[in-house]
Amino acid sequence: MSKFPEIQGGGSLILAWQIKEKHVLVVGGGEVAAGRIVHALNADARVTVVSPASGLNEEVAYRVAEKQVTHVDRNFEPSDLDDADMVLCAIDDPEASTQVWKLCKEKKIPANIADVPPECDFYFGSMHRDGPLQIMVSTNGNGPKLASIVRKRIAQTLPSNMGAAIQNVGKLRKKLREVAPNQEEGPKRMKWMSAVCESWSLDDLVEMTEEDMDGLLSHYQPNKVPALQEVRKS
Ligand SMILES: C[C@@]1(CC(=O)O)C2=NC(=C\c3[nH]c(c(CCC(=O)O)c3CC(=O)O)Cc3[nH]c(c(CC(=O)O)c3CCC(=O)O)/C=C3\N/C(=C\2)[C@@H](CCC(=O)O)[C@]3(C)CC(=O)O)/[C@H]1CCC(=O)O
Ligand SMILES: NC(=O)c1ccc[n+]([C@@H]2O[C@H](COP(=O)([O-])OP(=O)(O)OC[C@H]3O[C@@H](n4cnc5c(N)ncnc54)[C@H](O)[C@@H]3O)[C@@H](O)[C@H]2O)c1
Repeated sequence: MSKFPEIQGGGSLILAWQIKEKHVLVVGGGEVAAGRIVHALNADARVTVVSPASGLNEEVAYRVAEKQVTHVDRNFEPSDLDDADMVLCAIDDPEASTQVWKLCKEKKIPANIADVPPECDFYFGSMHRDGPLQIMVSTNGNGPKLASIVRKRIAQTLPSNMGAAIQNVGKLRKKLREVAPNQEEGPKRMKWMSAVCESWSLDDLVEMTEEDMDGLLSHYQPNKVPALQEVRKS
């Protein structure tokens, strides 16, 4: 047995794709497209939906009316790909969707053709979201319904304040980089930040005010991690 991690092929490379302000083309305006649009908008993408207006479901029509997405009122045309950084196709026409897939491959645009695994550069997964926290469950094509069951089970075990705690830690890290901006400080900064996360409870992290953060940060130079109560006393 080697001391290094064993390789288990057959998985996916799960990443947190930074699609902010990039252009996502959604082909189709039905129920599946509605879900794809929510995922893309939650990641701050610019979204264009191409589908005849008569085919839009209530949710997609709402996104169009609210101007959350740009709508092109017709069937897909190859020129729709000209400005696309990613394509999400969810239409009830297998021939048209295979054409979308082939064109995307010619143009090297990453694409997901809903429910057609061989025509996907990436799969969607079942998503839990709580503020800055995202957890995606994938069964790698084996059982999407089970992915959703596993995701709900995981979410149940998480404290309700998890997202709020993470948000506060994000603020604290930003302030820390202002207090100790130097590159050489990196290792000390990281060790101190890890120690705060390990020694403070989630409730402490949620409760932490801006004032508490400044108080806590005054202990960074001497490299101490006092408890929240101590920060408030001093
Ligand atoms: C996770 C989720 C995300 C999302 O789509 O947002 C998602 N499918 C969801 C639901 C769902 N999809 C289907 C059912 C019916 C029950 C069942 O089959 O289980 C249900 C359940 C329901 O509707 O509740 C039917 C289905 N799905 C695929 C095929 C084709 C095939 O398997 O060949 C067939 C038709 C099979 C047939 O004809 O029998 C394929 C894919 N579906 C994926 C993702 C990718 C793999 C993800 C993974 O393995 O983890 C992949 C490969 C490609 C992709 O589309 O990206 C979302 C749950 C979100 C949530 O609720 O949280
Ligand atoms: N809804 C589900 O839960 C589910 C489950 C399993 C599989 N699927 C599959 O996912 C795909 C989409 O499902 P849905 O429920 O969203 O379908 P839907 O029938 O609700 O919507 C289809 C959409 O595609 C649009 N469309 C059709 N041809 C088009 C074209 N050439 N260009 C642009 N738009 C076009 C229509 O206007 C409509 O908005 C289908 O292949 C379906 O079989 C869906």
